[in-house]
Amino acid sequence: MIEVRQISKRYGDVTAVDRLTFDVRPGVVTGFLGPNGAGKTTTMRMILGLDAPTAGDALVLGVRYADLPAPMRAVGALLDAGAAHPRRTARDHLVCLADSNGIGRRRVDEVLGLTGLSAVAGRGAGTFSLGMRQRLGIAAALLGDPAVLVLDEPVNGLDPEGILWIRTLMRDLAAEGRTVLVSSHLMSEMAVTADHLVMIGRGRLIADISVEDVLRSREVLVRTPEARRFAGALTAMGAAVRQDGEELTVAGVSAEEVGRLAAAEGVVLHELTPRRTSLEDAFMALTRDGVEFGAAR
Ligand SMILES: Nc1ncnc2c1ncn2[C@@H]1O[C@H](COP(=O)(O)OP(=O)(O)OP(=O)(O)O)[C@@H](O)[C@H]1O
Repeated sequence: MIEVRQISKRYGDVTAVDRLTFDVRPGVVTGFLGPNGAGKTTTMRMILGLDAPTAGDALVLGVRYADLPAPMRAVGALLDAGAAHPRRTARDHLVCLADSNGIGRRRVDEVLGLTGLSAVAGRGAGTFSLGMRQRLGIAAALLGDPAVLVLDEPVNGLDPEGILWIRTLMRDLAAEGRTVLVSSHLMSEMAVTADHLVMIGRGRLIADISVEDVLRSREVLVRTPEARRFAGALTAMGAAVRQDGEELTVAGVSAEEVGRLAAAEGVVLHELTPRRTSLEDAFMALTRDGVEFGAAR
């Protein structure tokens, strides 16, 4: 469990984080979503005791990070994938971390296996690709078998196979009852990775909402030659349906539910398109502002 309470961080006249309050619960993947510069890294650094808040508090397992008796066993973090010394081997990097945190060396081999690095454990971290460095960063985060994981943009720069691997790993870790907070600036990525979303913009909370609620609030556009029959089936399922010829606009159920119903009813679909919600539109607008600001600079 992570509890963030009215936390703020100011750098001179820049307010990076502005009175944020949210909880991160165990057993689910929580996506921490915001455009570049929204304050995600700053918030995570405050949760991990690396930056002091200007105001407010962040608690991990009920206490401030600094008051955790064995921090590495409580929280694992991936903040900067380039953190390993380039000439040190992957195994030596993990052994140093394990030794200085009172963790047995057997666990080093376990995390190398978990992250698929066993075969390259004797290579210098400096020769690693970005994807291998991310895996090594995650191996270090898992070393203490922590109850809480904080991962800053772990899919950045990864190929599709690497992205799928991290997604599955995060889901498995959450299914084991751990608390998993993962940041991203991509709504599309978080919609498939996370169960819950904490969305911020310019340091402020925009939404604290389940992914299921976001997906359910999307209208779904359906085209089918059997529009009238399918509209009846959708209405019986509890959806609100508007019909215009072969086109149906469906509200109150997810695109997946519409697809499943079509399969069950044997209805041919020519199109099945979820539309962006007002929340997604608001997020896109924020991202666009950020891009324009960046370009102007
Ligand atoms: N050490 C610092 N000194 C001054 N300003 C900072 C510092 N760290 C962060 N900021 C500013 O705080 C704001 C939030 O930055 P932060 O890195 O937390 O955002 P982010 O959401 O993680 O973005 P990104 O996805 O680009 O990493 C930005 O305007 C940034 O320039």
